[in-house]
Amino acid sequence: MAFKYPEARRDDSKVDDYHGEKIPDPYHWLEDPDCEETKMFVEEQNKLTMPFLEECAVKERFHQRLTELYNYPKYSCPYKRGKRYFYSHNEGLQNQNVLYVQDSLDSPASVFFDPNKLSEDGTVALKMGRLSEDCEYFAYGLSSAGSDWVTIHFLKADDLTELPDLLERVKFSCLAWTHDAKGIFYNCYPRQDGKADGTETTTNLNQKLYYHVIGTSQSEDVLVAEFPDNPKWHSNLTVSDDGRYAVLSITEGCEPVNRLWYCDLQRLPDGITGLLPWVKLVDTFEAQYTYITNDDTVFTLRTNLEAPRYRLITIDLQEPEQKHWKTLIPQHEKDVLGFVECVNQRYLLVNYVHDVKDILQLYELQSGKLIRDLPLDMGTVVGLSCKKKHSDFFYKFTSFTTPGIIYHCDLSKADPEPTVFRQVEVKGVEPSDYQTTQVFYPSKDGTEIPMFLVHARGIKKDGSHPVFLYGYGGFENSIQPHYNTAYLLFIRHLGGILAVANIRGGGEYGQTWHKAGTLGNKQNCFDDFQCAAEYLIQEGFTMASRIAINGASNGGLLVAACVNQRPELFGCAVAEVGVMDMLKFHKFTIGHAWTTDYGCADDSQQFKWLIKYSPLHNLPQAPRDGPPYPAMLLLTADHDDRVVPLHTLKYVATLQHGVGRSAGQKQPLMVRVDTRSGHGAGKPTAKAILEDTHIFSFIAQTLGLSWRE
Ligand SMILES: O=C([C@@H]1CC(F)(F)CN1C(=O)CCN1C(=O)c2ccccc2C1=O)N1CCCC1
Repeated sequence: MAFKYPEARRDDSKVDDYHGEKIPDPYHWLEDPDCEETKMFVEEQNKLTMPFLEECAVKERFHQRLTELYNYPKYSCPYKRGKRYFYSHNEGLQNQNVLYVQDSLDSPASVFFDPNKLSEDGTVALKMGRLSEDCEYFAYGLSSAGSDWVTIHFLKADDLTELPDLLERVKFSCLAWTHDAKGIFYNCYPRQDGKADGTETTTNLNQKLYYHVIGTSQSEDVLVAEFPDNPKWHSNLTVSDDGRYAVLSITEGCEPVNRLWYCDLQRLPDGITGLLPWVKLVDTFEAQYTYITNDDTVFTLRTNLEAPRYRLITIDLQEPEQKHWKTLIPQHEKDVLGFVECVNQRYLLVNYVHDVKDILQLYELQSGKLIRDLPLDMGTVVGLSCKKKHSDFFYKFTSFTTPGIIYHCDLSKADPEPTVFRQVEVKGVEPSDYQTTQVFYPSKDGTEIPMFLVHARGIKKDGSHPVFLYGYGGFENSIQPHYNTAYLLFIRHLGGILAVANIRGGGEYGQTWHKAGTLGNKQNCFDDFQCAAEYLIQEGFTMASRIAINGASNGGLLVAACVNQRPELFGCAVAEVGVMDMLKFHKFTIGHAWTTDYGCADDSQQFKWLIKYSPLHNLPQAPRDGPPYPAMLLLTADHDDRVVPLHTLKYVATLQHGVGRSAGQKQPLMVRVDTRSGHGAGKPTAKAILEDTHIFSFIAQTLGLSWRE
C-alpha cells in the first residue's frame, strides 16, 4: 500500500434496519464531534494530509502567485439609503469586506463597518445587514468561524454608536424593518440542549418569527408567527415597498415553493403586540410566489405556478381568488425568468437566463411591456442595487475572465444609457490570453447538457491537457460564469482547461431541469457529470488520468458518487463539504430541508433510491483488486453546521479501510479538516487562498503537473 492510513475502530455491532434491509454503520461513533475518539481521528488524519499538501511541488509558487493575483480591489454596487451611499469594498487581501459610506457618489468615503476589527483571524463575518428605511439604524448579523448561527447587533447610522440590543439564536433569518424604524422582524430558534456554536449536529426545528423593538431586550420581543404543528417550516418576512404590508413567505424545505401570507400593518390599532392576524393569500406548497412590489392592493409577484421557467403575475388583495389573478409577463418559451426588481416607481428590471448566460431588460410595470435590453457581455449579473423610489440603479457584471464591471443607469436622464461606474482590472491577468466557449454534449439519455470551457487561446486537441471539471447539480442552483482567480492560475500556470458542466438538478433551464436531477432522477446528475468527462476525452481535450473533478456541498456528493461509479474515469477527485451519508443526512442540523431534492430513507421507496448512490454505502468495504480509485482529497471543517463533518469523516474512514488497503491503490485518499471554518460563507481571504492552494497543489501533484511561468 502506498500510504498507511490511521486505523479507525469499526463497530461491527452497529447495524441499522431500513425497511427490512440491514445496513452496517461501523463508524457511527464519528457522528459525535466532541468525543475524544473523533477528535483523535481528525488529528491523525490531518497529521497525514497537511504535510502531504505542504510538500506538494507547486504549493509555494501557487500560494505566492494566487496571493498576488487575488490582491485586486473588490467592490459591490453602491446603494443609496437616506441621503447617503453605501458600498462594500475589499482592498484585495483583507479577510473580510469593509462597509463604506459617502455623501455622494464621488465624495470621499469613510468606514461605516469593518468586521476585520472583530477577530484576529478574520473569522467573524458580516452575514447580513439592513439600514432602516430612512437610514436611522443599521441592523447587522455576525457569524463566527463559518457557522450558520448569527447574532444581530444594532448601530445608530449617523454617529455609529452601538446600541445595547443583541439578538441571539438567529439562523436562516430575514431582517426587515418596519418603515417607522421602531423595530425589526427576524427569525430565531428555541433554546436547545448543548452547544449552538456551529460544531453541534442538533437538528434545527421550530423556527419562529419575532418583532424586536429597538431599545428593548430580546426577552421582550413579540412572537408574531410560529408553526408548532409544522416544525420544519421556515418563514421569511418582507415589508412592502410602501411600508404597509408584512408579507410572509413560508417554506418547508429547499424546493422552490412557499405559502404566502400577509398582514396589513395599518390595521393594527395597537401596533405589533402579538401573533399577527395573517391573511393566507396562498396556503399551499404548490408553487413559489416572490413579492416584487405593490401598488396599493395590487401585488406583483414572480411565480412558477404553471410556469417552470417562471413568470410575473399580479394579485389584487381585494379580489384574492385565483380566478382574478393576472399574468403580467408570461413564461418565456425557453429562457428562465431570474430576478425582478421595481425601479423608478413604474419600471421593472428583469433578468433572464438564456443558455446559462444573463440577459437584463427593462419592462413597464403597469403593462408588462418590454422597453429595452440593457447591454451585457456573455456572463452573469452578480450584484444589483435599485429601489422603487429611486430613478437610478447599479448592476455588477462578471465572467470567467472579468472580475467585475459595475454599471450605472439613471432613468431620469433624457438618454438613460448605462455607463461604466467602476471597472476593476487585475494586474497579471490578461483576459485576451483566455478563450471561453460554451459546448453542448449528450448525456447518457441523450439530453443535451451545456458546459463552459475556459483555456489558453489556440490549444491543440491532442488529449494532453489536464482538466478541472466542476459540477453542482441540485437545489435549482445554476452555475453561471464567475471569476475565480485559482481557476485562471490552473489554466495559465498548470496548462489546464476549466470545464463547468451545467448538469441537471440545477436551475439552468428552470424547474424541469431541477426536477430531472432530484429524487428518483438523481442518477441523471451523475450520468451528466460522467458524460462531461467522456465528452472531453472523445473531443481530444484530455484523457481520463488527467481529469480532476471537483464539487462542494451537494457537489461533494456528486464527486464522491461519480468516483464510486466510474473510478477509472478520473485521475483526481476533490470533494468539498460533501453530503456522503444519504441514509442519515436528514437527522442533522438543516439536513431535513434537503429531502425535497433527495427524499428520505425513512420512506421505503426513497430508501431504495438513496442506497443506490449514497457515497458512504457504495464504497468497497474491504481491500479489492478492482480499478484503483483516483487520488482523492476530501475537505470539511469543524464549524460546518450546514453539512456536518461527520459525512466526510465516516466516508474517508470507509474509503481508507477498503480502497485504501487495496494493493493496487497507489494514489492518496486523504481528508483535510480545517478549524474555525465552516461550509464556506464568510470564509476569510487567508483561509480561502490557502484552501485553493492546497486543492490545486494536490491536483498538480497527483496528476503530475508542473508549474510553467
Ligand atoms: O445548503 C444546502 C441547501 C442548498 C440550497 F438549497 F441551495 C440551500 N440549502 C440549504 O440548506 C439552505 C438552508 N436554509 C434554509 O433552509 C433557509 C430557510 C429560510 C431562510 C434561509 C435558509 C437557508 O439558508 N445544502 C447542503 C448540501 C445539500 C443542500
